[in-house]
Amino acid sequence: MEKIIPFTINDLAKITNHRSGEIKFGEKMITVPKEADPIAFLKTCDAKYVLVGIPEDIGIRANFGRPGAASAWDSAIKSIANIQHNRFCKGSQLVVLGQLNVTEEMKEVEHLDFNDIDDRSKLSQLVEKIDKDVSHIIFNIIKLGKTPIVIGGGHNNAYGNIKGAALAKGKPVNAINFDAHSDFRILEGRHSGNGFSYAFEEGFLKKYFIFGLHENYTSKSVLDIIKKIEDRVRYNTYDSVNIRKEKDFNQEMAQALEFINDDFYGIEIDLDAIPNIACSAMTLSGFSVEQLRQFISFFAKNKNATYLHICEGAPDLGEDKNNHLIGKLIGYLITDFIKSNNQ
Ligand SMILES: N=CN[C@@H](CCC(=O)O)C(=O)O
Repeated sequence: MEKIIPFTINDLAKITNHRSGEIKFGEKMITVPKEADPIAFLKTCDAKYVLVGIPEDIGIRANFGRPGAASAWDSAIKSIANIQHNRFCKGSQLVVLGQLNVTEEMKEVEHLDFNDIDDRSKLSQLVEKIDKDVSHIIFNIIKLGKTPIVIGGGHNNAYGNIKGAALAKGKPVNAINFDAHSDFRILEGRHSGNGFSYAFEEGFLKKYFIFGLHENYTSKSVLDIIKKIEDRVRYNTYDSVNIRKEKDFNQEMAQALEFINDDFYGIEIDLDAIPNIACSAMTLSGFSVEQLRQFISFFAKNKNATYLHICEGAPDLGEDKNNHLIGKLIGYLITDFIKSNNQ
């Protein structure tokens, strides 16, 4: 866990807006004490959920996307600290472990150009480096019997989550992905568009369901590849559920669960599936925030739910006056997950 910058009790105090008569998450969430070893501390800790930030957008840069997702962690933790601790959800169920230290890597990519073939290869190599750190951290958290809640970052980090979960469980795991894109693109060097195909190819991902693909943004070649492996990779499209109404949202969730529920699974949420959320592949058409909250609540309920990853939100790409909203949304999603998972 050397690559984690711990979130201290002082950090938490600084971002918690105290009000008399109220108790905020920031007053109740657990932090790792200064001199303590994170793994040893987590072992002794009752809280089940471990919050980790990955403030990077290198995978997005390596995918010719718009950087900005590195800012989601800061925005999210500020919102989470100010959620009310009450009978519905308790801050003490969460350990704020901290954020992955990607300072050097983020500095290195500042002047890299996707259009330069050498730079592109450097970007992919840095993504691989981050993959190793992410999988190591996720492995340790799950091995301790805890549930990671990961705030990205780019969707490239699905790879590290899946690998870490598979290594901790000692077998490949499944994943459900709420996303406009498959992220099952060719193995051309790591980036945010191929986290799942790499995890599948390397034997860490067993079964994969993509919920709400956007038909306009899924290539024929990806659809052809998935068709050949439909015993292990399935999807529905946003267009078929919400536009043409050929499929029912709730029935689709039930079918997707049946597909992945034969084993442990990760819940992957790409915020680019939601209209008007500032992110690299921002859209005006997609499932509503309420549908996403119902989705998380539904999939978190099952004992096979192994981790939650929320990614691609980019407050830095949003309007200055309302750049707290992505963090606030992430706060809702995390409490939906905990409320449902903890029953
Ligand atoms: N994680 C996002 N992946 C998408 C991005 C699409 C875009 O930038 O337009 C993908 O590679 O397909």
